[in-house]
Amino acid sequence: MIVTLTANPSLDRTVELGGPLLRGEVQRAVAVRQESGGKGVNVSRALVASGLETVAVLPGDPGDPLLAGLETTKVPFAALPIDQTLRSNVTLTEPGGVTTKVNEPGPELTLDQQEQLLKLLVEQSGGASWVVLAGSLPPGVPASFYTSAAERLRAEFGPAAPKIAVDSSGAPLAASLGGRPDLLKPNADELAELAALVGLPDPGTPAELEASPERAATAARSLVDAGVGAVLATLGAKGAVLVTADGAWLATHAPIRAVSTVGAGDSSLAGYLLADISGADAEGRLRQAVAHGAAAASLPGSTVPAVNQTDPSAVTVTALTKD
Ligand SMILES: O=P(O)(O)OC[C@@]1(O)O[C@H](CO)[C@@H](O)[C@@H]1O
Repeated sequence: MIVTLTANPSLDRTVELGGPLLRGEVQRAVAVRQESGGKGVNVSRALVASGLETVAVLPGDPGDPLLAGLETTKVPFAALPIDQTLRSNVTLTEPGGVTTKVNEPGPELTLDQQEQLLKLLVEQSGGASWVVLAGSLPPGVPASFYTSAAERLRAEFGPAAPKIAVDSSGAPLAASLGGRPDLLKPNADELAELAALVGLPDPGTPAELEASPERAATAARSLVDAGVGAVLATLGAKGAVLVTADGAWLATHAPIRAVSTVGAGDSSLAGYLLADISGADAEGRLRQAVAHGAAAASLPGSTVPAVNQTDPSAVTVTALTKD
């Protein structure tokens, strides 16, 4: 059983344009789709698609369109009523796969609601193998929220506590290091930003990290040395790097036709967890993560793949040596 916490879920609206995005112009959409999203929600959706047991913990009122979407797609959830509508994020997709995303800040959560959300998370997490703490934090929530969640889970369950995965960005991602997560899943942007925020040696720009997986592995290794269990750094079309205390690996996927990269990182994380709970070793976990990410990028909108839509045989995994 894998529990996800999405403190700031979003109804993802994907607007497909027939041509390039023209700033300042009126353009007609070719198609529109709507999916219940947010990073942890996407991980749960991907796990459900592969028949795994999961529950998505999130704020949301009965009848909110996002929760209605989860009911329709049979994604189990536990929602904390907040008396506010959840946010909508908009993605504009152009032919050729370029996507532009606008994310709203989301509804503010009071201190009491934050406390209730943590309680709900702990209630849902008994017997879970992993808890995924994912996405941005809504207004009013301190950057330390994910650290508090990790501490509460460990205090409640002791040695039987679930492993903690964090997939966030900016200050909440940096603060989460204090909770010694078992897994971090940054992309190149998030890894570069994290390095600057916590004072790691400059790993270079996100583009340089994607171009040089060794750079990404070096930054990830510093995080593992600082107490993080493992770092899965996703590098877009360049694949992903996994660093643990035992080694570092790069995985690349045969070229695909990218349709929408939204949710590809979340799918990678789901693939990693799915492989982990089926007992795969580090290379196997990385292989499935990249297979899941590539499959998600070839699907429209925030659509997440099932394991049988992925092709692990198209992934090449190589060990990276320490520099
Ligand atoms: O604003 P955040 O919380 O950082 O990211 C939210 C979001 O962009 O992440 C998912 C894709 O990873 C989408 O479903 C969702 O719209």
